[in-house]
Amino acid sequence: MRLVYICVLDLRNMFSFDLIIFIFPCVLIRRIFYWRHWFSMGEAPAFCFENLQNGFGLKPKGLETSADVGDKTFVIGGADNDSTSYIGVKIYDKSTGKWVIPTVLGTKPKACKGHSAILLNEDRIMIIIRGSTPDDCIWFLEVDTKYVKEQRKILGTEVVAWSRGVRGDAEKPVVISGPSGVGKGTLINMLMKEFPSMFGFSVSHTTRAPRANEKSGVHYHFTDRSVMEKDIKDGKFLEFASVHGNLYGTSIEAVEAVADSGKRCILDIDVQGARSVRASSLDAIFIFICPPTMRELEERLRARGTETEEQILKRLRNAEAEIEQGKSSGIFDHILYNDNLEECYENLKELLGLNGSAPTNHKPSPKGIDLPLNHSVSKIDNKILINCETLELEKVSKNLIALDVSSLKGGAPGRTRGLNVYALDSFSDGLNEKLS
Ligand SMILES: Nc1nc2c(ncn2[C@@H]2O[C@H](COP(=O)(O)OP(=O)(O)O)[C@@H](O)[C@H]2O)c(=O)[nH]1
Ligand SMILES: Nc1ncnc2c1ncn2[C@@H]1O[C@H](COP(=O)(O)OP(=O)(O)O)[C@@H](O)[C@H]1O
Repeated sequence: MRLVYICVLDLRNMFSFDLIIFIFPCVLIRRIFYWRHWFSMGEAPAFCFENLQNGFGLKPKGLETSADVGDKTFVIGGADNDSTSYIGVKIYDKSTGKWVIPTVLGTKPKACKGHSAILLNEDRIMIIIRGSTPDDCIWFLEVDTKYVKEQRKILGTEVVAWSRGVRGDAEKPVVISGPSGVGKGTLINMLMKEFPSMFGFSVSHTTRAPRANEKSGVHYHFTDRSVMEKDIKDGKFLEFASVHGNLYGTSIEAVEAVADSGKRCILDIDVQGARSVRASSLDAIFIFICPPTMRELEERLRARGTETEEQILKRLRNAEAEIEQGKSSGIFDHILYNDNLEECYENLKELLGLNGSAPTNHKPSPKGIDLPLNHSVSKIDNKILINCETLELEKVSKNLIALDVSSLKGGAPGRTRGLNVYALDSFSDGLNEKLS
């Protein structure tokens, strides 16, 4: 941090003794300031930033940007503690005078050639990354959103959370829960087969062993418990739960990759997972599938022939509690009984607005934003203006891109959606819109 001495004294009229009296405390204060950093962070403060609360600027590598929210200054840039490959975040708490390294949730943006930062609504900082690909240039660092506040309470540490900015909107994901053997997988397969371009399956991670017909990466990502636990700690999961003695979880990427491809995401998760998703920033439809009777459920589980006797008994024991919670917890928007399979499937389609015929116009996958290396950023109300300069055939061409951030949706630890992008002629033309 650069300590700026604002000296309003007229030095020409000062006696040399006065000068010493003034300079000595300044030097002392400056030294104490640095020593305090060394003590609180265990290292010399090897960074430098400017307060960009109201201004913007591209930072060369090694420099950082900052934004003040209440008593905290969020310093963004350089490398984080454990790796040099991602943009790091540090917090200076003005009330205690201490530096804090927060728990960082969500997928982090890769280290870059520089970035601009702008504070939005006192709860998130928008980062525009220089020299990045069109899909990867807008990021959001949530510093005081509902999600961050909740995580701060759960983890008992300072928390920030990243999400990647995405143009346009995504269709609401569909969360399907129900006891083992009720027919969730069967119904989902029917949906995916009839509407292959419309739905995509969120491939969960699990520590359970694969069944004979299951492929890793298709049915599940089969993984070791230690690896999965580390990934959970690193904030890579939207939700996770221990089910029938194994760990299951939905990674953020599993859901977002489906949405990025322009498809509607289907999640097959248990009731605990559904509860976590309900509490997250993911706006989804929640459907619980019930068996007609416990006896029928048992018969289906046995007929499937994928579990041992011991596992079947465990699943049946858990089913009673799951059905009770599914019906009474208030998590689910709809409850479907899977007695006759065809009837249940028709009811499911009706809930999803697919009454019989296959709609052909699914949403195209969102486009990125092509930003040249050289650009400057400013903000007017809910519009972020990016002034771009490109050199073509020795001629400098300038154009202006506006990002409308008035209707952002979703957010960390997934994607921040609802970014609207416009290309504009110039400031003086009254922001003439060329394309959207
Ligand atoms: N919370 C959570 N539950 C999951 C996830 N993936 C699967 N499950 C649930 O884990 C339970 C067991 O799944 P599985 O082992 O495939 O057995 P099956 O339901 O009998 O086919 C089911 O209730 C699934 O819905 C996940 O990512 N998160
Ligand atoms: N309505 C139904 N009537 C009879 N059998 C069914 C019905 N729905 C599913 N099944 C069968 O029950 C078994 C369990 O279904 P599955 O989709 O694997 O359940 P889940 O994914 O909920 O564990 C499968 O063998 C499936 O063919």
